[in-house]
Amino acid sequence: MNSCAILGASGHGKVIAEIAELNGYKKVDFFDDTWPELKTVHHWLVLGNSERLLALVSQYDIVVIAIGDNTIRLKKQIEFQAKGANFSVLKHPSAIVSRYSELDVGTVVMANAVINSFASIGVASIVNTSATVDHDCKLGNGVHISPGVNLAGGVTVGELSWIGLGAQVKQLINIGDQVIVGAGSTVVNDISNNQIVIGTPAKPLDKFKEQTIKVSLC
Ligand SMILES: CC(=O)SCCNC(=O)CCNC(=O)[C@H](O)C(C)(C)COP(=O)(O)OP(=O)(O)OC[C@H]1O[C@@H](n2cnc3c(N)ncnc32)[C@H](O)[C@@H]1OP(=O)(O)O
Repeated sequence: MNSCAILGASGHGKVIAEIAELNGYKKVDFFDDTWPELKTVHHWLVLGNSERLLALVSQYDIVVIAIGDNTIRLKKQIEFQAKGANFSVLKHPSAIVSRYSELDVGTVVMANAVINSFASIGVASIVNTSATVDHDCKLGNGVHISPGVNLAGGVTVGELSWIGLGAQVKQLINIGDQVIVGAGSTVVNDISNNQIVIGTPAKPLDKFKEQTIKVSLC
């Protein structure tokens, strides 16, 4: 366990770079497609773009895709896996991850997150700072659980869904694929695929806008 390549030299990438160091990776290098002029991020080198990483992939013990957009992150991971890149699970040492949980490769777990017994999480997902994923939750591929989110027991979160900062989800709720739950929302009903929901209780964004207009006209 020596070298780690991170695709995405963003703030998210920096957090992952530090977690890689804390897990004993001695060589941590960045690659990035957005800022070609970038040569360093703090003390880490930026060695090129994704094409360059593809050429060097066999030299790294693991690759992490540090891209916030769920769809792009999952797509890039699949692309890199097909070219022989190794992916692993990276956990901040302060995270509490049950021995009875299952986390798939490319998933990262940030500081103070808690993942309880028999929870499962797919590939290329993010459990961000101080989020809790309680017992028996089932999270799909390319999911992002933002900082401070609490998922109660037995919650399902579908592929590519994003649960926003500080949201709460009641036990046994099913959240579909490609759903966005707005920051601070409380989800108490199931949510079907491709919805954006906000508020307490969480409602679809368009409906929320209509209600706001109605109230302001009174
Ligand atoms: C380490 C990290 O930084 S991880 C990143 C964590 N970040 C997050 O979790 C952010 C999550 N994103 C959100 O909550 C966003 O506001 C979204 C995705 C729900 C909506 O974004 P947009 O589609 O751009 O909506 P927009 O900003 O135009 O807002 C539309 C309306 O909904 C309201 N609104 C937006 N988000 C919320 C929310 N979370 N709760 C309540 N109301 C909201 C807005 O005030 C606005 O109301 P108005 O039309 O009366 O002015």
